[in-house]
Amino acid sequence: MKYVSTRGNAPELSFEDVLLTGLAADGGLYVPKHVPHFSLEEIESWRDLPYTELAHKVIYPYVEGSIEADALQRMIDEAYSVFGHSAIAPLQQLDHNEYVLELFHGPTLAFKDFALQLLGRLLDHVLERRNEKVVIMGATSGDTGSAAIEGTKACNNVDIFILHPHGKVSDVQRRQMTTVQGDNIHNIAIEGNFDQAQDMVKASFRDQQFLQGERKLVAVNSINWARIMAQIVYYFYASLNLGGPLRSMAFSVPTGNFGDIFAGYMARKMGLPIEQLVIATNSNDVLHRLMSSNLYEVKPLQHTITPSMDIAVSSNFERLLFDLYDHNGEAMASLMEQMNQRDQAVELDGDRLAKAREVFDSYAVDESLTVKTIQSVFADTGYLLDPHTAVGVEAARQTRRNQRIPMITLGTAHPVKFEQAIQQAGFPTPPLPHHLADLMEREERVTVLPAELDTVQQFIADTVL
Ligand SMILES: Cc1ncc(COP(=O)(O)O)c(C=O)c1O
Ligand SMILES: N[C@@H](CCOP(=O)(O)O)C(=O)O
Repeated sequence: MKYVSTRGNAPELSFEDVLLTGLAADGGLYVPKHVPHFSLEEIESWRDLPYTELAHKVIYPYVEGSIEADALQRMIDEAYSVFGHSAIAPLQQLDHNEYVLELFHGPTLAFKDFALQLLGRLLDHVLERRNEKVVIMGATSGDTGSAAIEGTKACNNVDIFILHPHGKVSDVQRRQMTTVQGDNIHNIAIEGNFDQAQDMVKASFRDQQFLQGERKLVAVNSINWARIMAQIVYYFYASLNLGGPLRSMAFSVPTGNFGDIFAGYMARKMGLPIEQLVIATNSNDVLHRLMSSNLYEVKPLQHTITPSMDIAVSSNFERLLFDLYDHNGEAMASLMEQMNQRDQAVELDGDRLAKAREVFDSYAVDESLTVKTIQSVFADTGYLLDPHTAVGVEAARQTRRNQRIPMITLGTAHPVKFEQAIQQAGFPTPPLPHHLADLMEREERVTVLPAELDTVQQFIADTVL
């Protein structure tokens, strides 16, 4: 498999090189040159496969030429052996044809574990083979950080730096990052918001001179294609468990950086019948406003009870646009230049937006509706939603096109991570699972820094070199 940049002006890379890259040299994101496509018969033949074997079927075409088939299966088996539910991604029924796909049974209790447990192993495999050391740099609004640390902490060949917005992640989220001990793990609390942290990460990928040529930067955010690739699998898994591919499905996805829902779009392109994809946002609703009124206008970031979705600029939307603009890198480079200005509203070509609307709907759920959804779902079913998942469930209910096909909301995190929202809804926070039982007593290690690129880069360079 070869990968190309969404902006059309960077070298084609193999999977191995894409894994070890962040942004493409032209500032774009890497996407597969050809999307593997499966017939309904072939997908149907996977119906009874356990999650790990299904994952191999879906992922192997993306890594072919870089990772051997048996090594991939071994890494997949190891990655999902640390999950706390033997189905890996179980479905919970809320109502007739309405489900939550529980993606929070991994070690850090959020969907990020699906990709980052595998990504850590892939990195280790490739870096050992090449005898190279790298520096991981990532930005988190709460969940990517801990999953990345958990997934890579055992890799001998990485130093990992995670930037989170100081005071704007939940206590459990922060502690899941800052209490992991290891000389190669570095947490930086930025005096700013997630977008500033993400901008610093992207700027560092564009110009890596601050590392003085000693080491390369590697991304753990969903700008790294390997993240998206691993997240495609659970769309197939959920569908196959509910009668797909012989019937179509709808998915509602709590959305921030647009990585998770883009994985659903990829599953559809690979042949999985998906009739509707719902972009569920909190009040940081730039994508909902774009989908409903064709105006892309970035507004100041709001801090909400769904902190992981407190994102104003959704990186992976570029990957969708690349597809909507017929893989025209030149058109994309100019469109992205306009969109990245951030102080002006941008309109998309009407036909391209209409194409997106064939499959995507969107809805923005504010804090009070999020709390009400947690309460009403609990009253009806006894099931406690995390606030991000509640945003997904509510958006699904508001936008549903067809009651006869299953609507599956991605359950992106466990409620125990979000004490504030759960308490606002009037519930006691559930107990932490056994492996995190003493989380609140563990020693924390974190460095608070101003949101200044030079200061952050200097800190990283001084720590690594
Ligand atoms: C719990 C939770 N829900 C939803 C999201 C949004 O996912 P994405 O950024 O892939 O759109 C995130 C963060 O990414 C998250 O941590
Ligand atoms: N919501 C994320 C933000 C980063 O998104 P990513 O999927 O690009 O890593 C988080 O919780 O950190």
